[in-house]
Amino acid sequence: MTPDFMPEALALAEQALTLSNPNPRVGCVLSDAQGRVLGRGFTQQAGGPHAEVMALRDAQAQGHSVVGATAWVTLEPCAHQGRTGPCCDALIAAGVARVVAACEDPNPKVAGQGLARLAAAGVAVECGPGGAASRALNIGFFSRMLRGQPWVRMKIAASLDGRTALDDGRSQWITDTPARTDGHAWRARACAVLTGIGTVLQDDPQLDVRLVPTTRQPHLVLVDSRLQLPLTARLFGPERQLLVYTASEDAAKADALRARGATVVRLPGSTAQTAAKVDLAALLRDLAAREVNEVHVEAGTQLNGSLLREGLVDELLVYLAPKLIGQGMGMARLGPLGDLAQAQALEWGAVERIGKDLRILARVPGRDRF
Ligand SMILES: NC(=O)C1=CN([C@@H]2O[C@H](COP(=O)(O)OP(=O)(O)OC[C@H]3O[C@@H](n4cnc5c(N)ncnc54)[C@H](OP(=O)(O)O)[C@@H]3O)[C@@H](O)[C@H]2O)C=CC1
Ligand SMILES: Nc1c(N[C@@H]2O[C@H](COP(=O)(O)O)[C@@H](O)[C@H]2O)[nH]c(=O)[nH]c1=O
Repeated sequence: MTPDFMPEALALAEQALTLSNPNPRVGCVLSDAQGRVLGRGFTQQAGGPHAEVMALRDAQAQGHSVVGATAWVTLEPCAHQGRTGPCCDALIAAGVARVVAACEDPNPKVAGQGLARLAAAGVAVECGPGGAASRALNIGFFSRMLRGQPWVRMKIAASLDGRTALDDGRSQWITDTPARTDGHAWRARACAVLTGIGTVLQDDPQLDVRLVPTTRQPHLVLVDSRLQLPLTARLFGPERQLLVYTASEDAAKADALRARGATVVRLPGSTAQTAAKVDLAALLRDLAAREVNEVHVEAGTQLNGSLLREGLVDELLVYLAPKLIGQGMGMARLGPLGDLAQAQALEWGAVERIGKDLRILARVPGRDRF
């Protein structure tokens, strides 16, 4: 029996974690009938080759023929001409005899087409092994394709008693260097980092990826209803796109921000009561239209509260420092609840010690079942 190379294909897909955005993270292994690996690949940066093409090139570079080979791919090979040519045509042309895909492409416009084209060309096709792991690795891509909105992960750094800043706004630093470095790794995998004007005015943060290596910087998204962003803010940078969402009609300020390289999008709420604030649900839909898969929120208590109250957060990434601050800002302004039964229920994910601090993942139940 041929060995199962899907675990290795999934490990390759993980190597595309911070590279392939907004394309899905995909890995591919080509094996022969004796169970030898002929080639390996994973998706490169957008516009670059997909995993299958990388694996075919790897096999060719090693002088291996792939006629009669099996391709283990963590997502259905594409049949469409996107930024690159169709991968299933490349596999067919190379003489691959069998394709094992972990799951179908979730893009409703193309789902199933790659597998159908392979089968029509006489390639044996299987779909399913490793599907759950592939979907988990690409949760943002699946969310964008199936819900029309990104996967929203809210990062919070807090003391054990849930404080995120002193009453006067000072918050640097609550968690230690290893936890902050880990936070940069989570920024790196996201397509966009989202923050609020309150945090920018208080911290003048950079919100980039600089404590871990990365090949690209996520976009930076600012919620700034009244266009208060100072033109001197450290958020402006040559290497990344800055998107400012506002409810303001101040054209002169918007032009000044555009002259500094920002994209300014006016998205006020649609009722008289909400017109002065950015419509956060519309903002997320707009980010999905801009091919944002995963959003990493790093905001203060007000914007965190609004996003949670509106049901727009899928996952929390909380770093807890072993200290007590007592008086100070909380994680999210939510209350007051009329009843405990109204509390936002969560499901625990992984808990890990990062240096002196704890990292806790928690999800809103049902959100990952698209
Ligand atoms: N420990 C941690 O993990 C973190 C701590 N912080 C700390 O948090 C503090 C800042 O908190 P905060 O002032 O709450 O800042 P936020 O980052 O939450 O920004 C709040 C501002 O966002 C704007 N906003 C626009 N639209 C909306 C909307 N629909 N809902 C809610 N807000 C909206 C509001 O201003 P407007 O309407 O005028 O545009 C509001 O004042 C700082 O002290 C900072 O250090 C910040 C990030 C992480
Ligand atoms: N205070 C606090 C955090 N705060 C977050 O980090 C932002 C600063 O990011 P940067 O300018 O890129 O270094 C700050 O504005 C806030 O969003 N993060 C943490 O991991 N631990 C902490 O204790």
